[in-house]
Amino acid sequence: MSDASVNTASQAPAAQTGDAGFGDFFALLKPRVMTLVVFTALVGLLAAPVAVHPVVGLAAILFIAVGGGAAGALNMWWESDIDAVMKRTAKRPIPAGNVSRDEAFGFGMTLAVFSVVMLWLATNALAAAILAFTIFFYVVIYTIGLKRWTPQNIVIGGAAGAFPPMIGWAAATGTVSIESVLMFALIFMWTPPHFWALALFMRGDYDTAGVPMLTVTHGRKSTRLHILVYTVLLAIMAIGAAFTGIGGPVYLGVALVFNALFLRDAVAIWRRDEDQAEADNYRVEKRAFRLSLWYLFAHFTAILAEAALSGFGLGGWA
Ligand code: HEM
Ligand SMILES: CC(C)=CCC/C(C)=C/CC/C(C)=C/COP(=O)(O)OP(=O)(O)O
Repeated sequence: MSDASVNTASQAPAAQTGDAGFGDFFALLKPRVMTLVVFTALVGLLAAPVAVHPVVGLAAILFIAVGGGAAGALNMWWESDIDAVMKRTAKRPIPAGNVSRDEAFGFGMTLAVFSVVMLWLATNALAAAILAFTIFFYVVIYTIGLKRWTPQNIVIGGAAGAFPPMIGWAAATGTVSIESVLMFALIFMWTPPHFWALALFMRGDYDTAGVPMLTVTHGRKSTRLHILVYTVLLAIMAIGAAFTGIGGPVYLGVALVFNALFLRDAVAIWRRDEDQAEADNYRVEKRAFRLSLWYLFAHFTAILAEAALSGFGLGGWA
């Protein structure tokens, strides 16, 4: 933990067992972030070259969503101290005093075990094992291990968010293949620019909490360069994927448009200094963050479209 990092949950008002409502537990699942996680898992499942029965497919997506939510709850259990001092997160259920840390831990662990066991029963052991590993990776490796120690937290920890399409694909096929590795790589390369764009206009928060994000340890100028480098690497990968099993003409069109837009923003971010950014209230950085969400959504929609064009699901529904 860095020196400045807060180290207890004592800032959070203590919640009494039984105080929490449904909305508080729902919020522990990080539902907004999980929408995109679940969508990428769905694309992995549908694009796989094996027909999946609709009931099995829906069950698989539900259990992946529950597993993702469990990971979110366990992340909030561990991070209630830093959540309490950051403006963006101070109203989360634990720092708000609506849910106790013990309740969040019990809730998260129960859902984690439930989701893995149910995914196993509904599909296969490989999909369940990758889901279990993903939850472990996000909670233990990223949240508990890397986040408070190294500015590479996002680069390495981002792998957690990249697994869902691989879980979907494994649920359908029982295998890991080059296509699911490519989907993993797309999210893995996308995560750093997605996050650093946000960190540029939220730096104060991470400073306060003592979290060693790149903006805090290396400064904003260096973060701007990192965004550009990762966006260039991402563009090469994302456009290159058009010529693989997950690509095709529709995907290529989408990839060209969205990578051009993302690169334009990355170059603009790199060329700006802090005075310029402050003068327009981080307009370009905020636009790049919003664009990052559309970027990933568009690429996975295009992968789905290519699968549909080749007879739905290279496998699709049974
Ligand atoms: C280590 C990796 C990642 C980090 C550190 C990160 C960080 C963040 C942060 C701090 C926000 C701000 C909003 C909030 O508090 O909800 C956010 C928003 C968001 N992220 Fe990420 N993210 C990561 C990976 C991902 C992945 C893999 C996905 C989906 C595939 C994703 C999807 C989203 C979405 C959809 C939002 C918008 C949520 C909203 O509308 O409030 N993120 N991300
Ligand atoms: C299926 C499954 C288990 C999916 C998990 C997907 C996953 C790990 C997504 C990570 C995205 C995410 C919420 C990052 C937030 O980082 P943060 O925790 O540092 O952000 P915060 O400051 O908002 O807490």
